[in-house]
Order: sequence, then structure tokens, then C-alpha cells
Amino acid sequence: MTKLSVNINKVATIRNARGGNVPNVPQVAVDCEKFGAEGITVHPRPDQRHITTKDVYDIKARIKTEFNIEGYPTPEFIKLIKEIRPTQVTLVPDAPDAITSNAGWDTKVNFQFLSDLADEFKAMGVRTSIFTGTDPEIIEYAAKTGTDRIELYTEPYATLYPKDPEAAILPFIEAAKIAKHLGLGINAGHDLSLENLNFFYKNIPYIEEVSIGHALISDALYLGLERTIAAYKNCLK
Ligand SMILES: CC(=O)[C@@H](O)[C@H](O)COP(=O)(O)O
Ligand SMILES: NCC(=O)COP(=O)(O)O
Repeated sequence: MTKLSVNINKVATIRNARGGNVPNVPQVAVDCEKFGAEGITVHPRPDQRHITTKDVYDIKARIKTEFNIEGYPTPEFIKLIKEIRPTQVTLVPDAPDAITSNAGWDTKVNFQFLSDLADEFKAMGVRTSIFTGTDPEIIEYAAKTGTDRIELYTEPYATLYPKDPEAAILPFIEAAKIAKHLGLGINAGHDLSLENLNFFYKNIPYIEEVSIGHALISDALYLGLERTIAAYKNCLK
């Protein structure tokens, strides 16, 4: 079964536009769970432009499913993970001013850094996932760090999918096979949508979790959150 973790960054973007508490971000997290989400994902960024540090504590206090916190492992981020102890930490190599995540780690170059972090998070009982592309060598080095999982960066899949679905999925099928063979759990995310999710799932049904935010929250403007989450879960069958 592939779990759906709803990324609620964009809900915080709307809230922050006015500086008040509308929409109420932790309440939206609770409601996503009520509507069937099997996890909540947030990606607090250094400029706190959407999810704030306070949101992370407030969400942790309210949700009952899996909490996935994504981010670049600065000392502040590592401290947050130590205090919150989420279900999963996803390490992402974003520069502080990145508009959004735009690449996976070079796990060869950053091997020692990532290995030390995987040790540290695993010792505190937090599942670790490393954001990667599909290059086999990158995945081999990810496995050597001792990480529990990788998260495949699916933007290249989403971009090519409308033109050539078979070509778009091929590197992901190969990458997932290698990761599975190496004993890694596999997550996926970035730009997954109602248009491209089912094809991804059908080709790699053993993906453990997809985290989806931008398209899902956009769809919810038309369909409402409850129908939207049901529609996304329907793509994972
Ligand atoms: C790690 C990843 O793929 C991202 O999709 C991310 O969590 C989204 O971040 P933004 O919502 O800030 O674009
Ligand atoms: N890890 C990917 C994520 O959480 C959401 O990415 P997106 O759906 O907002 O592109």
C-alpha cells in the first residue's frame, strides 16, 4: 500500500498572506487526516515563508498519523527534529533561497555528512529519508549512508509525462528496482498530481509513500479538501 502524505506548505502560504490564523494550519492537518491522509508533510524553510517553527510544534501536538518533516539539515533544522521526533525526516539539499526543491542530493560528494545525519536521526528513533534523483550511483551511495529510505524527486517525471509517459517513468522504474534491491524503502514526491499519479503508482506499486502538496491544495480550491484527498487516494489503487 502506498501512503498519501499531504504536504500543507501551501495552506501556510495562504495563512501568511494576512498574518492571522486563517486558514488554521494545524486544523487543516487534522482535517486532512480525517479525510483519509495517511500522513502530513511540511517543509519549514529558513525564511519561514510558509510553515513556521511554531506550526511544526502545533501540528505535532494535534496529528495522529505519520509526520514527515522535510528540509536542509542546518543546525536549527537538526535541533527541531531532535525536539519534535517526527515519524520521518526527509533530507533535502535546497539552498536557503530556493523557490522550491529542484534537485536531489549528490550522495557521493555529501556521503560523510549524510551518513552522520542518518546515524544521528536513527539513534533518536526518527526514520530517515534522503531526497535523490534516479542516477543508480547516487542511489547506491544513499544506501551506504544507512538511510532507511530515499525519496525520488519526481519533477522530471511530471514534466515529461504529458508528452511521453513511458519515457518519463522509465528512469524511475529502474531507480526503484535498484533501491529495492539495496534494501531501501522508497518514497516519491514533487509535482505529482491527479494527472500523473496513477501511472506512477501502476508502474511502481511498491512505493511506500508519496508526499503531495502544490497540485493537491490547488485541486482542493475546486473540489474541496475531502473530495480531493479521496481523488488522490483513488490514484493509488
Ligand atoms: C522536497 C520537495 O520535493 C518539495 O516538494 C517541497 O517539500 C515543496 O516545497 P515548497 O512547498 O516550498 O515548494
Ligand atoms: N516531497 C514532496 C512534497 O512534499 C510535495 O511536493 P509538491 O507536491 O508540493 O510539489
